[in-house]
Amino acid sequence: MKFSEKKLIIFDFDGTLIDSVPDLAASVNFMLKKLNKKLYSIDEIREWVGNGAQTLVKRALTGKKDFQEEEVNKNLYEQGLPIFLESYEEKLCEHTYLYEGVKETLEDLKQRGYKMAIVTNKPYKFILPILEALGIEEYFELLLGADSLASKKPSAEPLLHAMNHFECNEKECVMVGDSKNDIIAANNANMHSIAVSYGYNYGEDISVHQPSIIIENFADIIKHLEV
Ligand SMILES: O=C(O)COP(=O)(O)O
Ligand SMILES: [Mg+2]
Repeated sequence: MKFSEKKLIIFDFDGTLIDSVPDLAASVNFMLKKLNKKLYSIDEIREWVGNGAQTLVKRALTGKKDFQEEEVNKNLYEQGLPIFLESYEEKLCEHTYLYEGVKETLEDLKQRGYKMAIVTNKPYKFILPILEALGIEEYFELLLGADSLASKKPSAEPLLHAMNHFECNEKECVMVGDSKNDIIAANNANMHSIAVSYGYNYGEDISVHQPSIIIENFADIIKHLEV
């Protein structure tokens, strides 16, 4: 495994760069309250984040991570999704913060000449306002959300799009993420992956999905890239 040839680092967003669950959970519960549905704790909602806003709303309405599509009340979903999205747009960065070492490490990686992109399953329109609020927008030359392309992670499409955008090959790219979607997308794109152990991943240990490397602190990325 050679990480010294990496040129492009593709970052996941939620659970990797930022802990956004406090704001996501507040908006989920705001929606559930409006719909007279049962509310959930932050710890429960954390395990539902990772497949984008639509799936998060469906999980909240069914109270299940692994719901069947026919269990979703279509009427409540159609009412609930815009309530959730509007609420989240207002809250975006009230209680969302960068994980330890993120800003310093991004600055270091920039100085070392790495190209950096974000590929998230969040709706595209939320990415830049959050980056700006947290003061890290300058580090990323490409931002892709769940709705930017035809498919989202675990599809390889957004990763390959980023690779082509920066005119790199698979060996020159690495995906850094917290969830199995990030690892599977990297595998599908034939890229290495670095998993952070502190993120969400549906409450499961990320090692099950066999990323190329697992790190406990964001700053550890550098020591793996420079070997
Ligand atoms: O489901 C989400 O909104 C989170 O997406 P991300 O972990 O791909 O950033
Ligand atoms: Mg994530």
